[in-house]
Parts: sequence; structure tokens; C-alpha cells
Amino acid sequence: MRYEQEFVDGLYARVDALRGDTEGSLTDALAQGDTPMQARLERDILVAERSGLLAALNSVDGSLCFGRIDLADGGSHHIGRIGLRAEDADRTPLLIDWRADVARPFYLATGHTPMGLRRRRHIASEGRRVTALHDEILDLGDETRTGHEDPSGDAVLLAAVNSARTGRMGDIVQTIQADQDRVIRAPHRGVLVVEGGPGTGKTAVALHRAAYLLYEHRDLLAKRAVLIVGPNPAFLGYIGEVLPSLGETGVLLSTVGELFPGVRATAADTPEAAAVKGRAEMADVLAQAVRARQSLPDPVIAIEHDREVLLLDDDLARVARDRTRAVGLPHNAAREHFEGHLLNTLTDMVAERIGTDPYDGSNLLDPSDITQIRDELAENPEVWAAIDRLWPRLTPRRLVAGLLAAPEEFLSAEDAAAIRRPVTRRWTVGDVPLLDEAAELLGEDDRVARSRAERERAEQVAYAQGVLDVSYASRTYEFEGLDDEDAEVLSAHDVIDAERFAERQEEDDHRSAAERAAADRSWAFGHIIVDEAQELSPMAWRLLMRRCPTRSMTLVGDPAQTAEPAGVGSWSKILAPYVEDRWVHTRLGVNYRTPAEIMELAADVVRAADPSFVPPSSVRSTGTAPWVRATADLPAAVAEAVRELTPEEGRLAVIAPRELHRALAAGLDGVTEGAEPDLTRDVVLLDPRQAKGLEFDSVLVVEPGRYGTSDLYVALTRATQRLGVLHTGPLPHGFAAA
Ligand SMILES: Nc1ncnc2c1ncn2[C@@H]1O[C@H](COP(=O)(O)OP(=O)(O)OP(=O)(O)O)[C@@H](O)[C@H]1O
Repeated sequence: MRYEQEFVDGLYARVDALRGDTEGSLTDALAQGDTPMQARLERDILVAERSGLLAALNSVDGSLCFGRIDLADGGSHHIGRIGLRAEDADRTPLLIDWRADVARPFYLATGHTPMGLRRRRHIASEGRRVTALHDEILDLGDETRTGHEDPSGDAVLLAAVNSARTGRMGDIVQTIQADQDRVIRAPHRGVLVVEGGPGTGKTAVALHRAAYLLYEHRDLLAKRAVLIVGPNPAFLGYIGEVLPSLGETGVLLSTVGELFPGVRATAADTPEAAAVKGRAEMADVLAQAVRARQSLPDPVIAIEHDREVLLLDDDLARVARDRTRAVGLPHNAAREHFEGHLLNTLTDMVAERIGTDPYDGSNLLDPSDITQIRDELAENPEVWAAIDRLWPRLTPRRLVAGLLAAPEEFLSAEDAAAIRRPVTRRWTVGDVPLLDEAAELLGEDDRVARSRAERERAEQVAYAQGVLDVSYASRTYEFEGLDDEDAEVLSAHDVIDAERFAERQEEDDHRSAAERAAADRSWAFGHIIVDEAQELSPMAWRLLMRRCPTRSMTLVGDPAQTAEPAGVGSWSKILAPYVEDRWVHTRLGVNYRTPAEIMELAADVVRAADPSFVPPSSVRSTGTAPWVRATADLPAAVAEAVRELTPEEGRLAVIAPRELHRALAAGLDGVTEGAEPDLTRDVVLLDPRQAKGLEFDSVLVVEPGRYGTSDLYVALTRATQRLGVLHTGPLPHGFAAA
């Protein structure tokens, strides 16, 4: 133990020294103030790098080194949250990052397949103090003993799964199990589906996979960012500290409801509305809604021009519309074509009227006259009013709000009734994929994009000018009105070329990749991880697939826990439209959360509906059976049960139907409830949907007869230690034994 303590002390000394250096260079860099452009650029890159390093160094305090492997050939490695090297000439490795290949046997080696190891040691610590060692001998012929043997090899794992919960998920880097490790490091580049029952570590594995991928493919992923999608904001709060604790900050955590920049979903859909909005057919409905806005005169539009009236009829407008549609561009991008066609049509009308030779019917106007007529028409507000009526510029918000206000044109009476609502500024989670789909169909107005591109180019040029002023102070170039020839001159001198312009421009944007991604609807993520993937609707999948053109994705979920009416039942149904059958399926089968006694009750409930159901097997039993009690006075019984179940250390959740919350909260001191409850409080009141993905030391489930099977299954599998059930009404099937 003394040796390990001294070794760990040495590591912390190295971390402290590095931290001091990093802080120092960061302070120096920030103090540089207004410097020439080139120096500023370098300074900013340095600041970003150092800030990331500092975050990683700060995050490891307390559990820097947690393991050691002794090799059969006599060497050994210490394993930790980050990699550290000595300051010697060889930069000798002191601590191996858990994600490095060298560390892998720490997670995988067994007596049967020792992978070159003689011994595996888990090092437990509190703060910087080493508190215990747990050794597993992997070379069965090895007689040496350390006095810290852990014959079953699971003391550290059991201590972790039995520890009091904090209301925030912790990392599992010390005790990743072999089947989990295989998922975390899976080399598959396409879609990887990870399925498993409650508590099998799907969320934990998904987060560690993000950290692993960022380590393994840092160049690519740090630039493109990793997106992690979770079911609701409370869940994202719950898992939000895992990656920072592993030193990773380059990740965007988001719900689907937050993935349309500028929109926050604050309203709720009825289950019927969510189901209709989530269907894949809504993509066609939106496409029809866009086409319906490309209208025709009914029967004519009269345009006053040059003291005459031009009558634009339905046939003429139809020709312009058909030609525009044939271009195949999104609606707003196509509008420029419509304008052109319509102006040509009107120009022909005017030219015919004023230019026709009364004797032979030929046209007397020359091309410059025609151009003049067109220009005059283009200045006439009535022409533009007609164009706006026939091919209006549309925003996704306007289109979707319009569709929801009057859906009967496109949907059956029943579906229309489910989603109809007055135009409002409040959006639901189910609206977000519709907005995103609408944005795709509408496209950007090309001119807006072009003028932005021009502005950006001007900025780039100005920026490059600054850089060049520094690097080539003796030469001056005139960048204003830079044309191709000038650009040639520049690249010929190898001063800076167009690509470098763009790079510099990117470098000059000091937001992290994750921050930029959050603000950009068209961002392509390097990898997407979806937790509770079974809940997403086909429309939500369309949105996510657009954000990940490479289809590099990890999807974790449990179909038995599907609650959302719009959720998709089978992985192949979800994935076939995007990757056909080119996806890999893996399964996790051990439940690390729920003790066997509780799992048995939960499994009975599902089996009552599906006799073929196979639950995950629990890694431990506690000897404490769950209890089920009938009561006539629910609030009083809940208050009493809460007193009974509240753990000395840790958290308790009361899971009850939403409509009972107010009555129950009144009898519970300091309980938190609401849309985004504070999960770090001792007692939290949740409805079953909110409980999804979370866990507590003790759980009290109220009125189980009012839940559907999957919601009840979720509720019953949230406890790590104790479960109580209170009911006034009849019990659901499956409770018989309890
Ligand atoms: N290898 C492990 N070592 C220690 N704890 C683990 C390990 N694997 C999972 N756990 C713990 O088990 C609990 C359940 O994990 P997690 O929430 O990831 O499961 P899940 O499969 O996502 O469950 P659910 O489907 O019910 O949301 C967590 O507390 C997690 O830290």
C-alpha cells in the first residue's frame, strides 16, 4: 500500500506541476492583449489547447490512478483517467490512459485468457489517499501473495454498484466489464446498436464510447464534435458530469427537442398528436403543404403597369410554376427561377401589346427595348406582390404553424383533429423534426446564402490582409475587389490560397466545435450517440440521420421500455431506410443496478404481457424483497413509506402518476417535483416517463395499476437497494407472487 501511495503521490505532483505550467502559459497568453493578427491567432489556439488540458487535469483530481497491471514478463503499468509522462528525456510513461491499447487487458484479462498479465490490481482511493488494494492473480501457477487478494475479483464492482447514489451519474472507468469494454471500443464505423435490459449499463457504455472515440479519433471528432441525444433535459442533467469527469468536453448533449437552432420545445403534445407528428408520412405531408403554397391565380391577377392592366391568368402562371418545379430545387432556393419565368411571361405580354406591327403582326422591338420592359416590370411593386402571392418566401416556422392550424387539407379527419392547434409561438418536441423537415424542403433562399458568402469572403480577405501585413510587412497587396487574377498572384507567391483563407476563417471562430454545431442546423457530426433510442419517432430519425451523413452512430435502447406512442418497435424498421441491413447489433445481459429480488417482480410484470420475455440477470442480490401494500389513505401511506424508505445516505424517488403529484407533494417535506426536478435532492417526485434512465437507492412506486406495462417496467427497475409499492386500486397482472 505504501508503495502505491508513494507512486500516486508522485503522479499528483506531476499533475500539479503540469497544472501550474498550463495555468501560467494560459495567463501569459491571455495577458497579451491587442497583438497583431498572426500572434493573436497563435495565442487563441494556445488558449484553446491549454484550456482543454487544464479541464482534463482538473477533472482527474481524486481518482487519477485506479489500477495496475503486472505483466508476465516482469513489467507493469499503472492505469488512470489520463495519460502522464515523466519529464525525462525519454518522456517515460508514468500513467496509461484507460483508453489506450496497453490498458485493455486491465478490463479483459481472465485466469483463462490472461492476455500476458500476471496480476490485476484495483487501487481504491479517497481524494489523494489510497484506501485499499484488490488483487486478482491471473497466472494460476504464481505462488506469490500480496495480502490484498480478492479471490472472486468483484469486490470493487460490488462496492461501486452498492454505493449510495448522488443524483448524478458517475463514470465506471474503474470497473468496465469485458462485454461492456467490447462495445466501448467496437471498431465498427457505421451504425452500432446496443440493446440491453434495465441497468445493463447502456447509458454508461454509450458515454464511455464517446470518450473512447474522442481519444482514438481525436483529429476528426474534435473538429466535427460528437452529439449525444437523450430523452429529456433532466436525464441530460443526470448524465452531464460523466464526460467532464473523464476529461472530455467536446461533446454536445441534447434532446431532439433542442436540435432546431432558435427553437425550444416548451409545450407538450397529447400522445395522439405525438404519434401522428412522428410518422414518416409527415415528410410527404409537409412536401404537399409546400406545393400547396405554390399557388395559381384564381382565376386571374390584375397587375397595373404603365397605365395598362396585365391579366395574369391561371394558365400562364402554371407554365412558370411547372418550369420552376422542374428545376428540382427546394422552395425558397427555386423562387429566383419563378421570378425569372414570371417576369419573362409579363415581359412577353407587354412586348406583344406595344411592339406588334399592326400590318404583319411581327414584333418591332429590339432586344434593348425588351430589356427595358423587363427592368421596368422588375421595378413594379404589383409584380412583386403577385410573385409573393404565387411563390411566397416561406420560413419553416410559418409553414409548420400553418399546417398545424389547418391540417385537414392533408390528413384524415381523425389525424387532423389530433394535431390541430391555433398558430402559437410555442413548440413541442414533436414539432422539431417537422420544422427540420420543413427547413430541408424550403432550403435557403440562395440569394441570402450568396450575400452571406460574399460577406464572409470579404471578412476572410480582410483577415488574410491582416495576417499578410504581419508576415510580409515589406510587401503590400491591394485586396479590395480581389479578382481571380489577383488570387493567382497570391497563390503563386505561396502567400495564402483560398483553402487557407477558409481554414483561417474557421480558426478565427473561437467557439468549440460543439458550440458551433449547436447553432448550425446543417452541421454534420462526426459521431452520434442516441440513448433511449427506442423512443424516437421516424420523423426524429430523419432529423438525426441528416445530422450524420457518415452514419457513424451508436444507438442504445431497450424495446421493452418503449413508452412513446411514436417510438419505433424494431431496429431494422428504424434503420432500413438509411443503411439497409448494414448495421451491427450487440446485447448487454447483466443488470448492475437492480438487485435480483426486485428484478424478479419487474420481470413478472412484463411476462404477464409477454410470456417469452427474458430479463437481464442481476449481478447481485441484497436479501431484501420488495414490498407491496394496499392502502385507503394514499397521501398518508406515501408519507409514511417515504420515512421508511429514505436511505441514510443516498436518494429516494416516489414514482406516481402525474395527476397525484400535487396531493402527494403536500404531505412530503421538501420534495421536488415539476418538469425538470432537481435530482440531487434527497426525495424526488417523478412520473414514470421522467424516471426513465435514472436510478435511486430506494424507490416507492404509487398506483402501479395506472401505468402501461413498459412504464411500469421502467418504474420498478429504478432502485439500487429497496423498492416499495403502494396501491388503492387493483394491482396489475404479474404482482401475484409479491
Ligand atoms: N461496469 C460497471 N461498473 C460499475 N457500475 C456499473 C457498471 N455498469 C453499469 N454500472 C452501473 O449500473 C447502473 C445502470 O447503468 P445505466 O444507467 O448505464 O444502465 P442502462 O442500461 O442505461 O439502464 P436503463 O435502460 O434502465 O436506463 C449505473 O449506476 C451504472 O453506473
